[in-house]
Amino acid sequence: MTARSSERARIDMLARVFGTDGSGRTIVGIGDDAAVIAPGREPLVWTLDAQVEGIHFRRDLVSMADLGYRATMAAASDLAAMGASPLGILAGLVLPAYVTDEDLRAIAEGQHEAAEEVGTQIIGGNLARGQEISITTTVLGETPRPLGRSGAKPGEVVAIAGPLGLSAAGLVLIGRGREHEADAAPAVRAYRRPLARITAGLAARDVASAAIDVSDGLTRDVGHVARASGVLVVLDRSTLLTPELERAAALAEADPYQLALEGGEDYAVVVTVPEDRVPAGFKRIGRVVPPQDGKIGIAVEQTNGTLAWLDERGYDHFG
Ligand SMILES: Nc1ncnc2c1ncn2[C@@H]1O[C@H](COP(=O)(O)OP(=O)(O)OP(=O)(O)O)[C@@H](O)[C@H]1O
Ligand SMILES: Cc1ncc(C[n+]2csc(CCOP(=O)(O)O)c2C)c(N)n1
Ligand SMILES: [Mg+2]
Repeated sequence: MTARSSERARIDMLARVFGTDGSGRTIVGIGDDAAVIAPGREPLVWTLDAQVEGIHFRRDLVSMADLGYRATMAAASDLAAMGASPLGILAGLVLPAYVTDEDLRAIAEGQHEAAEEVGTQIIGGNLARGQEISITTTVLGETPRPLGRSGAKPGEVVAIAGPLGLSAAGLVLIGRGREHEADAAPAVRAYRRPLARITAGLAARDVASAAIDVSDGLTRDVGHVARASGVLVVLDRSTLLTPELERAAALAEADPYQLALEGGEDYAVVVTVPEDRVPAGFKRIGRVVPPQDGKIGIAVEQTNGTLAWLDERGYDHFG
C-alpha cells in the first residue's frame, strides 16, 4: 500500500491508533486546537526532544515502528531523570512526501506502544511536510519532588538503572549488517527499543540527591551532574561492563569500556544516593568525592589507587 492521504484523514488515523486516554486526566485529546489536562497538586515537569533523520536515525537502519518507539522513549526518559511520572505526550511529525499512510501508521503504533509502556498516551501533536523525517516529542509529567542535577554530595554513591554502551554497540552492528547474530540481539534491541526508566526514577525520587539520564554518554551526562553539584565523581571501572556488552563489543570490534563511557542513547538513569539507600533496580558504579586540587568532573580509580581523569567525551550536536 502506497496511499498518501490528506492531512485530515491522517489525523483521523492517528487518533484511532492512539485511542483515548484511560488515565482520566485528559479532558480534551486529539481533535481540538490543543489538548487539555486536569490539574493535579504536584509540580509539573515538561520536556521536549527531537529525533532527526540522518542524525538520530537512518531510514535504512530502523523500521518506522522502531522510530516512533525510540523517539517517544527518548523524550520520556527526561521525565525518568526528574523522578516524574508522565501525564501526556504531544508529538510533532515532519514527513517527506515519500512517507506513506502505512509508514505513518507504523510510526504511530511505535509511539503508542512506547507511551503505553510508560503509562501514558499521545494526546495531540502536529503534522507538517518537510525534507526529512523528524519527530519532536514533548512529555508533560508531575512529581512531588523533582530530581535535579545539582544535589550530589561527597560521601554518596553513584548508581545506575539500565544498560550502558549497548545502544551504541547496536548501532554499529546494525550498520555492519550483523544484527542477526545472537550476540548482537541485546545491543540491537537497546538501540531500536530503548526503555525510559520511569519506574526507576520513581524508586529513586525520595532518596536521590541528583539524577540524570544517559542520552549523550556516561562521562558527558554524569559530568553535567558533577559540574552542577561542584563535586568529583569517581567511577568504579570494574562495574561498567556486562557480559552482554562485552559480547556485543567483541562482535563490533569495539572497546567495551569506550562504549560504556561514551556511547549514548541507552537512556539509563544515573542517581547519587547515600550509600545505604541505593534503590531497587539500581547498581552501584561509583562514588561522589569533594573536588581534588580544585578539579570537578569525572575520574576512574586506577588499580594503584590513583585517579585517572576522564574526558567528558560523548555526543555533541555542535562539537
Ligand atoms: N532551544 C532551547 N531553548 C531553551 N532551552 C533549551 C533549548 N535547548 C535546550 N534547552 C534547555 O537546556 C537544558 C539542557 O538541554 P539538553 O537538550 O542538553 O538536555 P539533555 O536531557 O541533557 O539532552 P538530550 O536528552 O537532548 O540529550 C534543558 O533545561 C533544556 O530545556
Ligand atoms: C545514524 C546515527 N548516527 C549516530 C547516532 C548516535 N547519536 C545521534 S544523536 C546522539 C545523542 C542523543 O541525541 P540528543 O542529544 O539529541 O538527545 C547519539 C549518540 C545515531 N543514533 N544514529
Ligand atoms: Mg536528559
